[in-house]
Amino acid sequence: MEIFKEFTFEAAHRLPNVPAGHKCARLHGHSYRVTLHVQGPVGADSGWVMDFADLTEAFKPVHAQLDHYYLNELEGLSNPTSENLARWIWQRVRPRLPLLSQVMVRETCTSGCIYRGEND
Ligand SMILES: Nc1nc2c(c(=O)[nH]1)N=C([C@H](O)[C@H](O)COP(=O)(O)OP(=O)(O)OP(=O)(O)O)CN2
Ligand SMILES: [Zn+2]
Repeated sequence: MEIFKEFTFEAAHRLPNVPAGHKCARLHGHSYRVTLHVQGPVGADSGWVMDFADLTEAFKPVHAQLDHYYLNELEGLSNPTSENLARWIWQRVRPRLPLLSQVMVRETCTSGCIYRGEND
């Protein structure tokens, strides 16, 4: 079974590699939403895959690196597209959360990205 937990953070970014004149080359910000999914068996006794609080704990240090920062200045995020951000989050959360199955990043209400690991 798969469970998920959603987090939010505020951050600024610009996209350095977009074509000339693209609006996203300008500095702007988003209320990002990140949803972490984990997949695994439901414990016979616990009745859950894992405690939602364990997802919160796993994301906490990553959230602290992102919230109210200028993403372009973070190591490994010089081009902070949703795609690169989802991969960046996966690489940092997965070691702490081996059952991680999907990272969804939403920049706006209507746009975002889903990453399911190295073969994605
Ligand atoms: N594949 C991607 N395309 C775009 C990304 C991205 O990360 N991956 N990022 C952006 C910008 O960051 C932009 O701020 C968000 O894009 P967009 O959905 O175009 O934002 P709007 O709210 O302005 O969209 P409208 O629905 O047209 O109002 C751009 N593209
Ligand atoms: Zn943007």
